[in-house]
Amino acid sequence: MSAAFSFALTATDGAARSGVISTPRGEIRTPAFMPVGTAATVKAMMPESVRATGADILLGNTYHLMLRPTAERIARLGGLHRFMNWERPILTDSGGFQVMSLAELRKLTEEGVTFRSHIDGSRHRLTPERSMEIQKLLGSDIVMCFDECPALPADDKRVAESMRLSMRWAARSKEAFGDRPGHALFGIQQGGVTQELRAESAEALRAIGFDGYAIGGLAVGEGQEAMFGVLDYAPGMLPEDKPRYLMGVGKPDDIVGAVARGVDMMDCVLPSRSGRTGQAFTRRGTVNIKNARHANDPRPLDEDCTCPACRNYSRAYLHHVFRAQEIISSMLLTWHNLHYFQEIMGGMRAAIAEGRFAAWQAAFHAGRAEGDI
Ligand SMILES: CCCSCc1cc(N)cc2c(=O)[nH]c(N)nc12
Repeated sequence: MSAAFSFALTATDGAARSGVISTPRGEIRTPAFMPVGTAATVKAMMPESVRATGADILLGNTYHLMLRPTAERIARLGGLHRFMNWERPILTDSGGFQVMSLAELRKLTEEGVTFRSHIDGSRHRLTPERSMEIQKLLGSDIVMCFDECPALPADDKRVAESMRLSMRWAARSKEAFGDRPGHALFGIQQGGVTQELRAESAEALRAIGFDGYAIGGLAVGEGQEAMFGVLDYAPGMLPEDKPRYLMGVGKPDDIVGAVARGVDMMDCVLPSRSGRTGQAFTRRGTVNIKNARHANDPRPLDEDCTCPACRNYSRAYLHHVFRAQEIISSMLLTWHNLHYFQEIMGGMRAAIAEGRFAAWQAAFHAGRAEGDI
């Protein structure tokens, strides 16, 4: 365990990088995929199962936890790690993104955002200072700056104004975060799909100085081609010696393409959310287990997968329990998807370390069908 927060790059292969983030609560191997535990749980998973998939870190959400059970209650009970029985690193998002996508009656000003809870309609306010306070109460190891992510479609003027507001909020976040050894504060680059705005945002964040840098404002409907277009230059605008975190991404091929372009960390609800809807990701493509063609199939989801779902259950069984809306359906498909996502990350870490990432990437794409299998 390290008393401080630090990042060590251990290998590069083209733009792809592998490394280790050291924190007082353990190490994070990069490139890393971070499961999302929105309301203090990775849905349908016990924490020990999340760890068994290979996850070194998981995510929490300021927005959801401030509304229920409140950050103050979690702090009184010993903090989020104790509360959810996960003693390894936790990264928490800052809440602004979720307010704009979930809350009602939102009002955005220079100060912050006021909104009504999507749960009970109660009124709340989030500012950079309040977001830092909440994430400190939660005990988060990696804290995200309070930012604004403009919804698409948005014209350049709106994107520029939003990015500059986020940069002012980043400075306030840094001021409010203070000096917290062993804890990290990450800035969030904004700027849409406009290179000049991305460059302006990166320069503003560098001038403030952060322990890590996120690429925000993507995975908001722009599509993979536009996202990769931004990732062809955005990671390189950020400090080379700090972790680069791409927020909200993504499907397996999104993740591989992002790592190929220099991203170190990613998160997405996709593997867990899709698991609950019956969609399994495999090295040969996706399996929609609710499809009737699986009703009599004795094979596992993926013959080459070592997860509990693939070792012990047939597609026929998974089809049955999904159709019957049995709770085990969500458990098994979520476990499989998170296991597969971590297997992709482990494969990329090894390939980068051994200088064979291009071959690994080609093999990854060669075996995959476009549609459902
Ligand atoms: C627990 C969820 C973390 S990622 C949420 C997210 C997802 C996406 N796609 C973009 C952003 C962004 O621009 N800013 C912030 N704070 N969060 C974002």
